[in-house]
Amino acid sequence: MNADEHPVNDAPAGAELERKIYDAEFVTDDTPRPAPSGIRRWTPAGRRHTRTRIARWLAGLLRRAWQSSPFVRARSVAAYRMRKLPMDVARLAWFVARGHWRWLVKFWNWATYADLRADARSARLAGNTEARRTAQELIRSDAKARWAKVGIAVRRIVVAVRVLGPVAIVLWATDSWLDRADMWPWLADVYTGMDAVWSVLTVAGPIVLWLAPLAWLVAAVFEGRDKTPGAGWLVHPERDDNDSWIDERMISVALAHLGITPLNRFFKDGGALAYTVAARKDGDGTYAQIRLPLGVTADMVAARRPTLAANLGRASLETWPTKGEEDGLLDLWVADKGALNGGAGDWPLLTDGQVDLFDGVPFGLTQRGLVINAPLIGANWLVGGRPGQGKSACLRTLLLGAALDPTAELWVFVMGESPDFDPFTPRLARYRMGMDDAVAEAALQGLSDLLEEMERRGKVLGQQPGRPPKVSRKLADQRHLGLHPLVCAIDECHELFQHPKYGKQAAEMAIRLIKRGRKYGIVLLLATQSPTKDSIPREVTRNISCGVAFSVADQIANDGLLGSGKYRAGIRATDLRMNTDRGTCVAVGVTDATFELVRTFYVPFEDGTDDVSPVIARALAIMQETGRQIQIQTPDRLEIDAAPVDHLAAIAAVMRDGRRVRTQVMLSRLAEHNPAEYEGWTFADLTAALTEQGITPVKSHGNMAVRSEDVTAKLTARAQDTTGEPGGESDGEDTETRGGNPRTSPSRNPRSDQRKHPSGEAGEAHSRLFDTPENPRKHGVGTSAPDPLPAVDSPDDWGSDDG
Ligand SMILES: Nc1ncnc2c1ncn2[C@@H]1O[C@H](COP(=O)(O)OP(=O)(O)OP(=O)(O)O)[C@@H](O)[C@H]1O
Repeated sequence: MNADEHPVNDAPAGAELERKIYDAEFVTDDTPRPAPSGIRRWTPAGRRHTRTRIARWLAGLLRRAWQSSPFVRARSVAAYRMRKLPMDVARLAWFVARGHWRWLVKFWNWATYADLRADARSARLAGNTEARRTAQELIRSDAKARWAKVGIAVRRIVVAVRVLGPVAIVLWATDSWLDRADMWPWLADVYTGMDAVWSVLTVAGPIVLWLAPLAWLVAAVFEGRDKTPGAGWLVHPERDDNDSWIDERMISVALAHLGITPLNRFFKDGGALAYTVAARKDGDGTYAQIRLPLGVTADMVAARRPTLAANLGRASLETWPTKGEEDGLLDLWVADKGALNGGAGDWPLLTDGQVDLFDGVPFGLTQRGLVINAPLIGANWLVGGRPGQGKSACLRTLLLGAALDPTAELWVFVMGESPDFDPFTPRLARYRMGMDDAVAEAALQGLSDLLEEMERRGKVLGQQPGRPPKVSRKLADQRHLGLHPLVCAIDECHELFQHPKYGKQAAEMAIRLIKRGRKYGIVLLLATQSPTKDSIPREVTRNISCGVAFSVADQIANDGLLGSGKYRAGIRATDLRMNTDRGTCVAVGVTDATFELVRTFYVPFEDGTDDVSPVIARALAIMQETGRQIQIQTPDRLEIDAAPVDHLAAIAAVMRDGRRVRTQVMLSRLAEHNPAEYEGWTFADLTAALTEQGITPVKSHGNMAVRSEDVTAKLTARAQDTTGEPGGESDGEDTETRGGNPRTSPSRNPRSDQRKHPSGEAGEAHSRLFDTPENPRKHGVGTSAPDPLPAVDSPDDWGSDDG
């Protein structure tokens, strides 16, 4: 109790007790409760309590802010800078000194024409009188111009002093003799204005005088700075964040230590690289574009990729220096550390969705993390790489996408014992797998049928209104036309192209399909372990539109898959590590970019996991919904003329009525005449072929040449041998139907694959899929049939037997 009035017991003894009122209040430690009336009473204890709570809250807030990452970072930067302060001061002093030195050097160069003198000196050493004279004349004329400029400046100063001097004297005299009040008002205003200017000058002058040395120092520091862009060292104390941090300065430093002489010289002379695109975040990495200095090309940088990667603290695979639009432009993409290790994730169509092949098939993720919709229509693919790196899986993904387009017809030939495509069986119109000759034969038959189909489609397209140049979705949807997408995949295709009996023809047909089939919705997907020039025809690699290289061993394999010159330009699948980078490939032609580093989607079919079959089941359901059916095709046995190319006939054809043809000219004519056979032939090959035919080249005007009479004599002798008659005229039966040699006359011969099938049924039987009564595919096109395709390419593509 806190009583401030007198207690009852204080009354004197015997005094009458009188009533008193006590004023008191109870004080406890409890929080004061609000007054019931709603009027808040602030007691001192309550105030203390509130203050304590606010103080605690503020302390918590400050502690949290202090420990928050921006503050921690700012503190660490500040602490770091404090520690580095002596070093920074020394550094700035060094910059000031170096800046003055550079100014001095610049002034000296300017004053003495050092650059022009150096030019003149080197011209004299090189004995180039013209260049020396030009440099000397330039020095003379420039010196003249320079002195002329000085003269003009001096004259202007003199004129200004002459004009302004008397005016200033008159103004001063007037102001001294006359009171301002007695002046004309305008003159008084002039003086007032001048006074104002003068007061500004008296205030600003000292400030400028103080600031000028500071500005001078800053300018000297700027001039003497390290001439590498960016100021990363100010804000990135340690390179602890180099996992993802790449800036222009780091790139410049990395480039400066590549050991490329002109680049080293450039940096030594204080040069600063020009960044046409400053380093910026691009997907899972950093992209920059750099204009390289004189004497340096992007290829030179690409050739030192491992060093560049090491300088940037990355793996080679994460560092992509490639040629930009010009040789002197370097495109550099550097992946965030470890960003490429993760797979591409689930295939987007794994559980749901349908495909329109004209829009492409989800295939993988680019280095920038974007999904690639791989083009299939209008494209042909060559997929390659070392064993077990993901080729078949990639082919499978493309085919799975195609399977989800109900209009697509799929053929698969696997030239080896591999069950990779077994789950596709119910969705495939043709499927053969195995190592025996029968599979090679079936694949060749497939190619031959595709050529026929291409011919038919050419005809159909030509009959459509407006003669469309290629198959479109709209045309493909019209079932009666039979222009639906037709995708043929050949896994381990090198086995087919190297087949002793069928290889040559298969190569020839594949080349023609690749060159011409794209327009007609016919797509060829080839996969191989061995992309060398012996295993894959050069014309195939040259004309393929989408090249995909998983890890490959060398430059030859790299360029065989991606196109020649790619390795030199820095587009290298050789940097993909065997097994570690399984499923990652370098691809060209799949997007508009020069190349893509793709992490392909993987739909497993191994070790008891089968995600392929459910997709195929879905594909079949979609087909059923849309009323499409698959008819499994069982082609009859192939009757393909596997006869070797008739060199004598080809030689006769390229003589072109000439008396003699130089062997060199003959080689180029032969390559033109039948590129699949003769491109790449050397003089040794030609000599061997001539010798085989019993023809010896003769010397003519210092060059080796083939005589027309020799060739004609050999042809006549051969004809006599064939017919058993002198003069050797044909008995009316086409030589080819006897399995013999093609005609040597300049008339157009049919190609083997355009010849009649032995039975009309064979063609009918194996080409039923998606056929309609209105437009059945015709097989066994007559030898005399005119070229049915619109004349879109050179006729040589069709008739290499042409004379
Ligand atoms: N995109 C991918 N993501 C993850 N793993 C993959 C991927 N592609 C392939 N693999 C793995 O690599 C293994 C080999 O793949 P695949 O059979 O496609 O290789 P390949 O190059 O066709 O081999 P081969 O030349 O022997 O036929 C697969 O079983 C799978 O484990």
